[in-house]
Amino acid sequence: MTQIALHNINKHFGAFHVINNVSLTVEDTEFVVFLGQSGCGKTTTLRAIAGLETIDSGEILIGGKPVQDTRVEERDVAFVFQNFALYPHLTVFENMAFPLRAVRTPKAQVETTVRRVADVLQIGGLLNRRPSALSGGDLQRVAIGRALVRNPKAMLMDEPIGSLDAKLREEMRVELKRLHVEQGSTTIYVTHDQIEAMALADRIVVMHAGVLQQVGAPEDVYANPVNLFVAQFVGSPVMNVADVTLAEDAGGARVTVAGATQGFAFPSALLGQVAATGPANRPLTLGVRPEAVRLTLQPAPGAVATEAHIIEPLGSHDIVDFRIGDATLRARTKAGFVPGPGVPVWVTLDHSRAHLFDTATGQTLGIRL
Ligand SMILES: Nc1ncnc2c1ncn2[C@@H]1O[C@H](COP(=O)(O)OP(=O)(O)OP(=O)(O)O)[C@@H](O)[C@H]1O
Repeated sequence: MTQIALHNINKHFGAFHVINNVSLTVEDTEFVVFLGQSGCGKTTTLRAIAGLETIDSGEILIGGKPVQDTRVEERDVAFVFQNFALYPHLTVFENMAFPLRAVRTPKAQVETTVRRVADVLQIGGLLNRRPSALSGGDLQRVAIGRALVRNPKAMLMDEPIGSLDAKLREEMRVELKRLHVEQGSTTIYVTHDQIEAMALADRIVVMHAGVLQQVGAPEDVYANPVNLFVAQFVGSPVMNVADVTLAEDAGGARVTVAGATQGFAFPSALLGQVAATGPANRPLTLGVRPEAVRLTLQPAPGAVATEAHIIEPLGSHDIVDFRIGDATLRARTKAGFVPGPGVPVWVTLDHSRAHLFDTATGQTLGIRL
């Protein structure tokens, strides 16, 4: 059983607080992805777990044992980095065998282990080649294989497929997921690519400026972001956000985008729900994903009139961009639904998938209609 637990860990580089009181438990066999912008502290946190960085305070437990004062070798975790280095003069077999030979594993066991792991990674046919004769994806498999042969308690991966081209990244993503299903090692994976995070993770940990913002299943983080940072970081295309005002109108509620003359009709329950969270007239930000924005080509009850601006045809669907007041918003439509730019469209929102955030703090009001 390899649970990895972080209790209030902190780390500074000089005056810079790179890991800010981070607490997290990664369960045995779980695949957790640290997601955040470059410089938010993901790599430093991973390196601290591996033992490659010291921490200023807090506790790191691997398999229930405090390890923050132990050396890398004693932690028995394997890591794979983006710029992995294979030994160029050794064959794939010898590269993979290296960590086993380093701990004087008997020859027969080295042989069976390397072949078994190579089979899992589908590189059994490449064992006699040297790294220079491998494609990027195969090099990556070898690097992962080298980490796996020791049957480590946990795998730590830092952007392991970040240097591959888009198509290969997609293939390797599936491979990594399959590998995890088969091997079941507790895994922490670092990336700034939210699609990779959504695709791979049992749970995503969104980090910003050294602070954990939200921890949850990908679909939960996507559907219920706790703040504007998470809302805009997870999901592609990004969630629409716009400053809005809220008012009572004809027995319902009206949400009007700043600068717009027409507002969106909402159920009157919204007024009470907002009032229950604080002053109703404070600055609010509406958040709504493009798939929760509905366009029609004819006027519809409670719809806001505007016109299509830019249309991105993406094959299976289109992304249509339009202006309402001061905001540019986007809707996901069926392919070819809006015939061209400049066409009049009427906009309604799926209330159950609209979010309101406190503009000043960026926190969600947690309202569900
Ligand atoms: N040894 C160091 N000394 C000083 N500052 C450092 C050191 N290592 C990292 N930093 C700084 O700490 C911050 C966090 O770095 P970290 O590598 O953890 O971020 P990250 O989220 O993994 O980003 P990236 O995806 O770019 O690696 C960055 O601003 C970085 O410049």
